[in-house]
Amino acid sequence: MTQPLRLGTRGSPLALVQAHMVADALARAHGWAADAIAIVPIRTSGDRIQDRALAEVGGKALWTRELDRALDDGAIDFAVHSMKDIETIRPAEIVIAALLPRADVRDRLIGAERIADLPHGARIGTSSPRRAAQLRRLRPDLATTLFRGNVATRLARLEAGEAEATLLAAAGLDRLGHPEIGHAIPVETMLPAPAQGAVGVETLAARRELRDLIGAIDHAPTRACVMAERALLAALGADCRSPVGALAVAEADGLWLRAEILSEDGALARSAEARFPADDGAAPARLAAALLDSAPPALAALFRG
Ligand SMILES: NCc1[nH]cc(CCC(=O)O)c1CC(=O)O
Repeated sequence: MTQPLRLGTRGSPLALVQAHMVADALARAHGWAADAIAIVPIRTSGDRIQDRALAEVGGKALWTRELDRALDDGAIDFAVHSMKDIETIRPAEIVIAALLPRADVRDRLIGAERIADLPHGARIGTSSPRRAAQLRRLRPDLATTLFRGNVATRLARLEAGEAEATLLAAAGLDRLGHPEIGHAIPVETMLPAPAQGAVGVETLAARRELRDLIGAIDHAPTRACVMAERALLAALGADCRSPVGALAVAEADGLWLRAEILSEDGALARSAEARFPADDGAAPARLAAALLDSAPPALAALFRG
């Protein structure tokens, strides 16, 4: 190996940890020395815009545009992403060529042990429409206040008293070396975001040799689950800013997919689940259709729009 392989990533502390996890797995799989891979941090639009909810900014591809361009230009060979942050429909020339084994999929509550323990009217810092809707569904008295920025920023804002509690993904806290922070919420109480806890590696579809190299670290059960959750999201016409929870679990004889859609204020919600063979690629779309068909019309309209 003469030129190191270039691994593009966002520059946040979590993104860098995840890029190092990919680099380590790749080096181990192929028996390479650590200097066979170079990590290339790239600033994205999502990193620049800090003062507004991303849903308001409206533009898609906020976390991916600059990394996509670097792939297209050949400035990097691979791009590492938190799978829950990338758009449901990716550019045709880009493939998700590997997924690391998924981490803890749950959200953790920081500031109280359980949602039921939060004081009446407590302010919850979050920028996630899903978390806000799920919280208000359980506790309509709660207020949500916009929290953005990386994990450390959000914890600092909580510490500064800008909210009584916040919610963060267990996967991010664990990877940043904070397994002790917060209290995991059971998925039965709060269904996670589609693809939460999964790290993916993209490359150009046309680069066969790169796809084969990275394919060596692909974790098949994680791929099956994450792709089912993303297919459901696509069939709902939703994206990573929609109030949608989805979780697939690999079982002995197939996948178990649970899904939930909500109105922004949590007043309307519907959930559904299905078990199907892992190779039934149409099953997630069928579950999405069943979910919309059984939802109150006012809720379904938010998605069918
Ligand atoms: N939206 C930001 C984001 N993207 C991925 C993670 C955590 C890691 C993961 O879910 O894989 C986080 C932070 C959070 O939601 O707490």
